[in-house]
Amino acid sequence: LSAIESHAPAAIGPYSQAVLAGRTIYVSGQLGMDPANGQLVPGGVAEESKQVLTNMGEILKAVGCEFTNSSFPVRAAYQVAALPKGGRVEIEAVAVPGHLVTASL
Ligand SMILES: CC(=[NH2+])C(=O)[O-]
Repeated sequence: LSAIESHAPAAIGPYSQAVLAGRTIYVSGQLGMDPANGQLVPGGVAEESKQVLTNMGEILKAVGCEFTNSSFPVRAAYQVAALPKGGRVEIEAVAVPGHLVTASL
């Protein structure tokens, strides 16, 4: 298990930004924080969401992975009472570099 170093904002609590276990990367929940100043980007949920995905992309890039590895990710969506820093959206991910096949049951 190893921690990832990327250009995304550092963790804001006692957790790793991401960890690599074998070929699988576990990405902690990302907020819409600007890595330059650690603040949420202005503009509301749409802008925060774009920043979340930018940050996520930087973490994936650090391990040779990118969004094109899967057409649609698996997903679970939750509504919560509050997020750290007053964020409006937080996204976590599990990724594996390389081609993935969508399971059809
Ligand atoms: C931002 C985040 N992932 C946390 O656990 O606070």
